[in-house]
Amino acid sequence: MTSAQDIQTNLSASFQKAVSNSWGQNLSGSPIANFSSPPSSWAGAIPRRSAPKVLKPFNTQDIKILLLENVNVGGQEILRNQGYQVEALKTSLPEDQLIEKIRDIHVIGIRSKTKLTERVLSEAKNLLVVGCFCIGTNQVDLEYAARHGISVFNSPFANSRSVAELVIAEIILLARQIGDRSNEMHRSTWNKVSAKCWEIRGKTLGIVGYGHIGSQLSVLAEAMGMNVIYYDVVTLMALGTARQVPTLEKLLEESDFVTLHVPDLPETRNLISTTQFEHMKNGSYLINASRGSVVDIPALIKASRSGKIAGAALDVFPQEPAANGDYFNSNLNTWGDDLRSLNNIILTPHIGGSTEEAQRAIGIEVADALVRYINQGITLGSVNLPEVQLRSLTLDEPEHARVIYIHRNVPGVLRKVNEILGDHNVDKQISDSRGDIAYLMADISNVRYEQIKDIQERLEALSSRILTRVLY
Ligand SMILES: NC(=O)C1=CN([C@@H]2O[C@H](COP(=O)(O)OP(=O)(O)OC[C@H]3O[C@@H](n4cnc5c(N)ncnc54)[C@H](O)[C@@H]3O)[C@@H](O)[C@H]2O)C=CC1
Ligand SMILES: O=C(O)CCC(=O)C(=O)O
Repeated sequence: MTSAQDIQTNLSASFQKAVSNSWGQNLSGSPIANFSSPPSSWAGAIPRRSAPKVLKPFNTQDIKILLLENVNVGGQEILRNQGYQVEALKTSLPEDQLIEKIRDIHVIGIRSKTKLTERVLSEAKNLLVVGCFCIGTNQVDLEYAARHGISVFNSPFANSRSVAELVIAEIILLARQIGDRSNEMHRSTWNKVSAKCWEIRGKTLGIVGYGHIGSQLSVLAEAMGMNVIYYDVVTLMALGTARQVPTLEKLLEESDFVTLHVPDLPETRNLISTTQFEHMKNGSYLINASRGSVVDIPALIKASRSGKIAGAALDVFPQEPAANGDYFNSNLNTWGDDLRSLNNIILTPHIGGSTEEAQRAIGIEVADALVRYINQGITLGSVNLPEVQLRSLTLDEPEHARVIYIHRNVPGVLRKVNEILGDHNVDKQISDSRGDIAYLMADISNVRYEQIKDIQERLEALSSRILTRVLY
C-alpha cells in the first residue's frame, strides 16, 4: 500500500521521471491548459506566457481513487486520463466496507448517499481530497475533514436546473392528481374526474430557500403564470415579479404550493412539522426535493389524512437506500406503508439532479477540481478549506517546486515557514485562512531534489502542520 506520506516523501525514484514528464510536450490531458487560459478577448492585453507546466507530486499511477454511486463516465475519464488508478462502483457502500476501502485511497468521489462521518474519515490515513459529485455536502463531516487537511469539493449548481424542472412537473402532476390517475390505469381502472383538479395559472407558489434552485424555479413558475413568493433567511433580490415575505408562516399562509429548497442544517431539520402544516392553506400542496430531514413525515401523513394538504411530492427521505432495488420499505422508514397508502402523494427516489445533462456537467466539474487540487494544490471551489490559487508554473521555469503547507491558524507560522523557504528563491507565495485552518502555497525556484526533501521534512516537523505536499 502506498501512503500519502510515502508518495510525498518517496521522491527519489520518481523525481527524475516526473521532471522529465513535466518537461514533456504531452499537455493534451492537462486540466490547467483550459483552467488558466484567459479569454481570447484578452489577447494582447497581457504578455503571452509559456505553456503551463504539469505538476506531478508523485507517479500518477500511485494515486488511488474510489468513485461511488455511479459517478458519470465523463468524470471518470478525466481522472483515468491523468493516469490515476480509478475504481468506480455503481452503489454506495455499507459503512464497514467503506471503512475497509477508504484506508487505502487518496481520493474519494461520492454523491448524496455515502456518509463520510468522523468515524469513517478517521480511518482514511491517506485521503487528500473528497469530491462530492452533487450540490449537497451535508453527508461529509466538513469540519473534521478540514482539521485533517482533506479538501472537499462539490458542484454548486450544475444540477439546479434539473431540480427546478422536476418541481415544475410535480406542481402540475399534483394539481391534476396525475400520480393517482396513472396508478389506477396501471391497475386497469378508468376514473375520469375533474373535482379538485386545478390549473396552476394564477396560483401562488411559495419557495422556501431562494438560492440556486429556488430562484431558477421562480423564473420557470412565473413563465407558467404562477405568482411567486419566497422566504429565505437572507434578503435576496427578487427575480421577475416574485416577492420575498418576512416569515415562513406568512409564506405558508399565502401559498397554494409550498416547495422546499434549503440545505440540511440543524435549523432546517423538521422545518415543516405539525405547526407549519397548521399554517398552510386548506387543500394546498407540499413539495420537498431538498433533504429528507427537512420535513417531519409523520406530521405530513397526518396533514394528508385530515385533508389539510391535498397532496405532496417527495424526492428525498430521512433514510434512503444505498442502492437501487426493493429497499424503500418499512424496515428503512417505519412510516413507509402509511405514506404509500395516501392519495396524491408522488414519491421519487432522489432523482432531482438525475439527468444526463446534470450528471455530465457535474462529472466534469468535480473531476477537474480534483485534478487541479491533486496536481497543483489549487483549492478554488473547496467548501471547507481556504480558496487559494497561484498561477501555473510554466515550462520555461525549470527546477521549480510548489510547496503546499496546510496548517493550524496559529500565530508565528509564517515566520517559521519562511525561515525554511528563505534559503531558496520564493517566486510567489500566497496564504489564506478559514477559521482554524490556513493554507499556504509557495513556488520556489532553483531547487534540487535533496533540497525539496529537506524542505518537506522541516515543514513536517513544525507543530502547526496538518499536511505538507511538495509538487514539482
Ligand atoms: N433532490 C435532489 O436531487 C437535489 C437536492 N438538492 C438540495 O437542494 C438544496 C438547495 O440547493 P441550492 O438551491 O443549490 O442551494 P443554495 O445554497 O443555492 O440555496 C439555499 C438557500 O436556502 C437558504 N436558507 C438556508 N437556511 C434557510 C432557512 N432556515 N430558511 C429559509 N431559507 C434558508 C439560503 O440562504 C439559500 O439562499 C441543497 O442543499 C441540496 O440539499 C440539490 C440538488 C439536487
Ligand atoms: O444526484 C445525486 O446523487 C444527489 C443530488 C443532490 O441531492 C445534490 O446534488 O445535493
